[in-house]
Amino acid sequence: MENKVGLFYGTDTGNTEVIAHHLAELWKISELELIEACDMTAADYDRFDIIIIGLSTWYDGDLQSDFENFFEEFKTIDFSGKVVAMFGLGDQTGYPEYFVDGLGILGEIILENGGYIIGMWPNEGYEYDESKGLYDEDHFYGLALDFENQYDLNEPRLEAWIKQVEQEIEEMVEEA
Ligand SMILES: Cc1cc2nc3c(=O)[nH]c(=O)nc-3n(C[C@H](O)[C@H](O)[C@H](O)COP(=O)(O)O)c2cc1C
Repeated sequence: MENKVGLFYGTDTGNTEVIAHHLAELWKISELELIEACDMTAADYDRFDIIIIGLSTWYDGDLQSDFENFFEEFKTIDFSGKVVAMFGLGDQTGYPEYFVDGLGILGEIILENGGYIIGMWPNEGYEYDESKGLYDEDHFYGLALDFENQYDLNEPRLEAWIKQVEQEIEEMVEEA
């Protein structure tokens, strides 16, 4: 695949950054550019047809701070023709009513603005009460990772998710 992928990530204490860098190492099918959310502009989103977004959720269902500050601009981005995959970090035990809400807050906008989301992830194996991160009854908008309670599952989940996303992209390229 020739298209470069843009990976936008927002982190407050570094956890999402660790995952973003690990993802970049494991990513095989194309070049990938990492962009930290504190540096991003709406124009950066225009540069990529395939986008990965990683963010954590904070303070009872709020976006990670850089995405929070950028949210009004995020709502103006035209995602039509773009393919987006997301991963979200959260704490299902500490914040069971807001687990990975950030995934859904951004996911809704991406869909409203014409984007196509891949990499939706089954919600099996997590224990929480409510989540805006759910796309439907059984799936999050993207990969959900929990450093606080399921740290050991990060690696296998990330590897499986990358495989899923790469496969979905390759199938789209073949069909095009
Ligand atoms: C004060 C505080 C509030 C948090 N609020 C939420 C929340 O509402 N929902 C959630 O899923 N996780 C919540 N978390 C957990 C963080 O999302 C989690 O620690 C994540 O790994 C942080 O990633 P980062 O270092 O990339 O920002 C909260 C953590 C703290 C310390």
